Amino acid sequence: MDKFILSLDEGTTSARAIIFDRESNVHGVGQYEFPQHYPKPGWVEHNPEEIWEAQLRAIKTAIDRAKIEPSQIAGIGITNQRETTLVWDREGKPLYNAIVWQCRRTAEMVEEIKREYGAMIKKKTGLVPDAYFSASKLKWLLDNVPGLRGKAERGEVLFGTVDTFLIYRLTGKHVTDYSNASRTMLFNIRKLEWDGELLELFDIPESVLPEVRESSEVYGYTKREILGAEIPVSGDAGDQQAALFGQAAFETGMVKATYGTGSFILANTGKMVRYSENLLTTIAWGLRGRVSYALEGSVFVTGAAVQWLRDGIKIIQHASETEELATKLESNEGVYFVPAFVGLGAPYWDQFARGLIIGITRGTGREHLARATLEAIAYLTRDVVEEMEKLVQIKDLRVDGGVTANDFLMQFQADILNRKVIRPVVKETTALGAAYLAGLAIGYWESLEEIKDLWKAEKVFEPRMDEETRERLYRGWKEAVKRAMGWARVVGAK
Ligand SMILES: Nc1ncnc2c1ncn2[C@@H]1O[C@H](COP(=O)(O)OP(=O)(O)O)[C@@H](O)[C@H]1O
Ligand SMILES: O=P(O)(O)OC[C@H](O)CO
Repeated sequence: MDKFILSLDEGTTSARAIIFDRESNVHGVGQYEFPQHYPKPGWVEHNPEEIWEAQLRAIKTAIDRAKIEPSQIAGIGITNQRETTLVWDREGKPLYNAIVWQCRRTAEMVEEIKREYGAMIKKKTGLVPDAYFSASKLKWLLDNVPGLRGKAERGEVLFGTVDTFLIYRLTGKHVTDYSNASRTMLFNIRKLEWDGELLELFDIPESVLPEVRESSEVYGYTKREILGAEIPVSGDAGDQQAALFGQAAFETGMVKATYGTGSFILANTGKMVRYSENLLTTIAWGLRGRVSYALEGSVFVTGAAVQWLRDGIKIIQHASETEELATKLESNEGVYFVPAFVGLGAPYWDQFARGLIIGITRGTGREHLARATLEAIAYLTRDVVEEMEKLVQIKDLRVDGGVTANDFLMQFQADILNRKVIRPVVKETTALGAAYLAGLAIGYWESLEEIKDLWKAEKVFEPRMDEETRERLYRGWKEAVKRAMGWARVVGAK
C-alpha cells in the first residue's frame, strides 16, 4: 500500500494539514481558521484548545480527502507560527492563553532590558531584543498568572512554542527543535543550549523548558486514541525555516521570501553564523549532526494589511481584488501606506512606529489604497534584501505564501528589487519543508539531492522598471517610513 507524509502547518490565523507523496504531490488538504483574541489594544492571544481543535479537524479532513487510512502515514512533520508562547501542565491542560508573536504587551519591559543587555543578547541568541520573541512573554506569564510561578518551581509547568504543544498532545514528549528554540531569546545559538545567564535575566526556571532536538528525527509516536495508529512524529521546524527547506534553498546565499500575515525573508548562511545589526541570525535547521544558520528579516505586517483593507476599513471583499484595483492606476500617484500596525520589525526595529497613509488628495480612492498596500509589501522586502546584501551575495528571490498569488505584486517586487522573483509549482512550501524533514528522518526520502530535484519553478518575474523610476519610488517609501516611526510615543499610546 502507498505511504504518505502528513504535514501540520499551524499558522497565525489557521491550522492546515497536508498529505504529500514521494513526488511532493498534494493528496489532501484540511484547513480551519481559529479565533484571534485581542483583550487590550496591542495584545494578541490564541486559545490553545482552539488551535488544537482546528489542527485535529484539519488532520481528519486531509486524511478523508486523500482517501487514505492513518496507517498509510509513514511520518508526521510539524511546522508552526514561531515565538508564540504557551504554558500547560503535565496533563496537557493549558494554564493561560497563548501569547502570540505579534503581541506588544511586553514592549516596555524589553526596551529596558535592551538598553543594558542588548549587545549580550544579540551575541548569544542572534536576535534584536523585541517583544516579538518568547522570553519576555514567558516572564510576563510567570509574573502575572496567579500561582503560575509557584507551580513552575514545583516542576508542574511546561513551556513551549506551538510545535512543542502539538508534539506534547500528540506523543506526550516535551521537545522542540533548534529552529524553534532559536526564536525564544533564551537559547545560545553557538553553544546549542539553553543559556543560564538569559534564564536568570528573565527569571525562568529551567524545569519548564523542553528538550532541544534536531529538526529531523523521531520525537515520539502519536497516541493510538488520536488517529487510531501509532505514527512517528519525525520533523519539526519553525514555519519560516521550514519554508526555506521546502524551497530547497540548501546552499549558502539562497534566499526565500514567504508572504503571509507578515513576510519573512531568510538567507541560508550554511555553517556560518553571520551577524547583521538590523537582521536576525537564526538557526535554519539541525539535520544529520549539523546545524545550518540563516539571516532573517522579519516584517510583521504584509498580508495582514490586505486583510485590514477587507475586514477593517472594508474597501474590498476579497484579497485578490487588490490586484485589479492596483492595475487601474499607472502609478501610486504619490500615495504611500506604511502598515506599521504593531510597530516595525526588520530592519527598523521600532516597537513604537504605527501605521501611516500619506500623500492623500481629493482624488485618492480605493485603488490608491490597494496599490499603496501592495507596493508597501514590496518596499518592505527590499528594505530587508538591501541589509542582507551587505553580508551575502544574493542572486534571485524564491517566493511563497498566500500573497504571492498576486501577479501585480510579484512583478512590482521584481521591479523594485531589480532581481528575478521565482514562484514555485508547489505553493505550500512551508508544509512541504516540514514533510521533507519528517521524511528524511525515516528514510522516506534519502537525500537533499533527491529533494532538490523535486523543486520546480512555476513562473519567473523579470525586472523591467527603469532605474530612475525605481529609485524615485523607493526614496518616497523611505520618507514615509521616517514619518511613521515613534508615533505611539508621540501620542503617548502603549
Ligand atoms: N491575491 C492576493 N493578493 C494579496 N494578498 C493576498 C491575496 N490572497 C491572499 N492574500 C493575503 O495572504 C494572506 C494569507 O496568506 P497565508 O500564506 O495563508 O498566511 P498565514 O500562513 O500567515 O496565515 C492573508 O493575509 C491575505 O490577506
Ligand atoms: O503564521 P505565519 O505564517 O504568519 O508565520 C508567523 C511567523 O512564524 C512568526 O515569526
